[in-house]
Amino acid sequence: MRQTEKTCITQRTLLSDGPRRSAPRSACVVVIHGEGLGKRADLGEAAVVIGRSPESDLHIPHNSVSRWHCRIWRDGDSYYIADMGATNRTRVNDVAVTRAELADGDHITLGECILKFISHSSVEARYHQEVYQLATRDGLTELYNRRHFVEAVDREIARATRHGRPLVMCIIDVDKFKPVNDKYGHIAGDDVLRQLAAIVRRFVRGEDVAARIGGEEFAVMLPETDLEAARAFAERLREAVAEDVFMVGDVPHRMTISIGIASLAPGREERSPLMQAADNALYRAKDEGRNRVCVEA
Ligand SMILES: Nc1nc2c(ncn2[C@@H]2O[C@H](COP(=O)(O)OP(=O)(O)OP(=O)(O)O)[C@@H](O)[C@H]2O)c(=O)[nH]1
Repeated sequence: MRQTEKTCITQRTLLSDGPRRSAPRSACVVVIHGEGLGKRADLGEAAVVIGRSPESDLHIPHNSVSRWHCRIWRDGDSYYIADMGATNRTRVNDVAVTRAELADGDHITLGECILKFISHSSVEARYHQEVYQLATRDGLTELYNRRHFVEAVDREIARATRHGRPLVMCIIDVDKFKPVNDKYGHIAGDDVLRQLAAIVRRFVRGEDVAARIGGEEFAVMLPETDLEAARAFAERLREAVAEDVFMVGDVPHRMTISIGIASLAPGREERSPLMQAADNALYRAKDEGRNRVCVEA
């Protein structure tokens, strides 16, 4: 391998494409304080709307941010911001604005969140993006971490309850993982977890949230999904894992998973009882022989 290429690769981290990623050319806004730290929206031809509404282009789910808080757009070489009638008026460099031209480095305050307008520095934008990745992802599998998952679940439960929409929690546990670790070592065990996460990632849709919530425990939250569809999802995932060949060190290995499922229902309209119900189903799946999906009625 050529030396230059080698150097590049050593600078890449698990969570970042490092210096090889092409630099974003357009201006952008990045959350630098508060909810959504590190989230970025590129400012291209179309205007970007920022707000608490999930339909906004840059979604900041915090109570101090209005559903449709402000709008940023480009006109020629200039960028402008306009408040959209937010309860906490949009502030630029601490001055409340109705409409203003933005300059590189301006701080935009929306409620308790602060964004930075970056007109050209792609390095800085990438830095913020990386901070966001580090704060929300599990370093081993690159699925979401437990902290982000918990926040996402609380948010989605509130939304599902408000609109009377279904939501399902799946908790996934690797079967007989301890013997793999004991026989082949922790590093080989980590490889299994990474391969498993890759399969989970293949099966989740855009609005689902998949996370590693414990050592060898994963969870997937399925918004807008009823129990039957969730069971079908879990069965497909279980089968895919059982059919895959896992490389444990150099040794091909079969692995299986058990899955517990519970839906949002009376008595479990909050995260704790919902996860407890999915956990109960998971333990039943283990008790009944593993490599199976159980549903908490
Ligand atoms: N390699 C690796 N192993 C982990 C990690 N976190 C937890 N473990 C291991 O996961 C294993 C979990 O084993 P147990 O909970 O006893 O269960 P099991 O052998 O999977 O058996 P069942 O769940 O009953 O099917 C233990 O050996 C832990 O050390 C991790 O991050 N990496």
